[in-house]
Amino acid sequence: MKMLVKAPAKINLSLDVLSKRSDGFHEVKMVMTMVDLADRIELELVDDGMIHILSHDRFVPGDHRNLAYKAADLLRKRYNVTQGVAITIQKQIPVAAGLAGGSSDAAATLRGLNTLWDLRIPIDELAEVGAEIGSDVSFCIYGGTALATGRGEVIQELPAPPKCWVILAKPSIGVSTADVYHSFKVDKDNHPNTEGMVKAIKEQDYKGMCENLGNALESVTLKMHPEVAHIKEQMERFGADAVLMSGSGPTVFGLVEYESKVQRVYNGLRGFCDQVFAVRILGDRNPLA
Ligand SMILES: C[C@@](CO)(OP(=O)(O)O)[C@H](O)COP(=O)(O)OP(=O)(O)OC[C@H]1O[C@@H](n2ccc(N)nc2=O)[C@H](O)[C@@H]1O
Ligand SMILES: Nc1ncnc2c1ncn2[C@@H]1O[C@H](COP(=O)(O)OP(=O)(O)O)[C@@H](O)[C@H]1O
Repeated sequence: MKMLVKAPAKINLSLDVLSKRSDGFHEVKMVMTMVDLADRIELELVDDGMIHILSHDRFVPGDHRNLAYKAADLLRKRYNVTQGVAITIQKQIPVAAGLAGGSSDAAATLRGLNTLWDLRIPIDELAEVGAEIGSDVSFCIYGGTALATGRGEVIQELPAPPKCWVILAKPSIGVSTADVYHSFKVDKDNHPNTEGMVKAIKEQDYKGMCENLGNALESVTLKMHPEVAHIKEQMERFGADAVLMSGSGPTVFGLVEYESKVQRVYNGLRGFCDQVFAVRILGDRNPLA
């Protein structure tokens, strides 16, 4: 038996870091939303009782280090499943980009195997299982748009943001999330207005959403990789309405309200980055959520 599951990328419209916790993680307050750039995960039941990972992307681990492998392994152990699965990952989302590609692959694997192995795990429990794999996996289980707190795993649903285009530009460097958090120092002057972002989304206020874009991790990554600042400048120069780095980076995204402007920003960025995408925000939660 086979199943295809989509694993969309996320962007952080607001990312505040409140404090460092005693467990090594940071307390965050973020607004996250899914966009329609997605990996495709094919799950096929196999009789050898093993988990197989197949991917043509050279940056994606083909073994137990893959987050999709971890997802299948955790489900098997937690719910006493003996059946094996072959997981084929067709990557579209750039790797180590601040777009949660690996987390979304893990979440799609959990959702898909929940059906394929007929486990009937309620969605909130599936999100708790996901949190054991990574802080962003819970959000990816639900999809849509959410306010995420705790270390990122406490999810409150938000309505879909006002309609717009998102231009994603990924410079040819990968960024380690752990390195960025490690270099981050909590500073009273570095707190984006996450409440302002929530309000703008609830009121469907596109201008308010643009004004409240903010990411406390941006200054750390910009210091490590000045090319990210350069891409931000180019995105602004070519006419994006508002520009921000996603997550720990290095992907930069620009919001564009009118379709007539999308091609100009997209083409402008193609001159600076190999990986540029013009996508829409995915308003709704995943079908199972
Ligand atoms: C920064 C964000 C924003 O959405 O995304 P990415 O840039 O990774 O996409 C997330 O907070 C990343 O979540 P995720 O990538 O799942 O992180 P995890 O695997 O749980 O953690 C990787 C490492 O990052 C650090 N970490 C992560 C989350 C958190 N709230 N505080 C932390 O300090 C820890 O050092 C941890 O060992
Ligand atoms: N299915 C997967 N897809 C992408 N990367 C994965 C996957 N599984 C494990 N990884 C590892 O996770 C790291 C972070 O990747 P990714 O989730 O794409 O980035 P980010 O945490 O910046 O959103 C990569 O360096 C990669 O080695």
